[in-house]
Amino acid sequence: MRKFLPQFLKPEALQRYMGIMDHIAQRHFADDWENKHQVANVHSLCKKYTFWLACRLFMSVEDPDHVAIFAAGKASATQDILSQMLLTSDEDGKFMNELDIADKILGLLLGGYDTASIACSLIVKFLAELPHIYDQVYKKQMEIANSKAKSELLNWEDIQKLKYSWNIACEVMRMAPPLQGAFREAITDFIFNGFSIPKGWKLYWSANSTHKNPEYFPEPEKFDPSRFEGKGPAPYTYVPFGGGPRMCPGKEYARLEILVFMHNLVKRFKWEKVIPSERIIVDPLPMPEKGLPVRLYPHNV
Ligand code: HEM
Repeated sequence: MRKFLPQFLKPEALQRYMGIMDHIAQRHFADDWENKHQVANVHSLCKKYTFWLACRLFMSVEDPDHVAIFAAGKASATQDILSQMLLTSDEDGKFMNELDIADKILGLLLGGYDTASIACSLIVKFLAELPHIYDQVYKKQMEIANSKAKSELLNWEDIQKLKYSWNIACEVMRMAPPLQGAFREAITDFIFNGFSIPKGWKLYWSANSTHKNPEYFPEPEKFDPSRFEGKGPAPYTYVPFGGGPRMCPGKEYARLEILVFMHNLVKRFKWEKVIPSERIIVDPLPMPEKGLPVRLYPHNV
């Protein structure tokens, strides 16, 4: 998985999917958000959005003819990530076998859609609670929206201009990391903070407590996106996507789908929480207890 995935998910490879992402986001908002006063479950809509994107971008499942195209050997290496896997050989000219490909595609579908949908839901929650931050995001997003013709889709250059929105997403994932941490096995004896850890022990690294360390994040409970300006946090102090050799290979893909979601949401609506004190539960991923119902206020555009 590790050897192959990064080449399918690197920025150069993802650039060509930008327009498709925006197109799907537009259809998602037209189907499930527009012309409504209220959305009963933001969290399940975010899941629907990230799953739709994953199905389209990883496998072109939207296209009813795609199986026939694969079967006839006419897939193009640029149409989706599955096609790239089928048509890309390694340096010795060897292709990936079908089981390997199925395993990787399933890994992508599962790894990709839950975490990113949580990030999207939590962004909706924080922006509802922080109107001054919402106003800044709206201003920046409208600069992009106003620079484009009505039917023009977002492109790679637009996304690079959304630095402020990405800082907001980063601060949301600092306060509430979608993946709280993961297990490791000690491969050698070592001492950590005065504790002796023997080889073979199972360890749990926690994004949540790492992100709340006041030494690196002063006033850790304060929502402060300026932490991500300039060089941003010191290495390994901010780890929503993990770190080191097993770091999430989907980070760039997630950045794009989250920014496309924010763009399409913020340019259409302002919103408020229906349950102001709704809690976030962790089971085992964080999510709004009641699904985050919101009242929508469309912008007059
Ligand atoms: C906001 C969204 C996401 C977050 C917060 C996130 C977080 C993480 C973290 C923390 C890990 C490392 C776990 C560890 O150290 O053991 C991980 C691994 C992984 N992620 Fe993500 N992820 C996100 C989105 C995605 C997306 C969109 C994809 C696919 C396109 C993806 C695919 C994977 C895969 C395949 C692994 C396993 C890598 C390995 O075991 O070597 N993730 N993710």
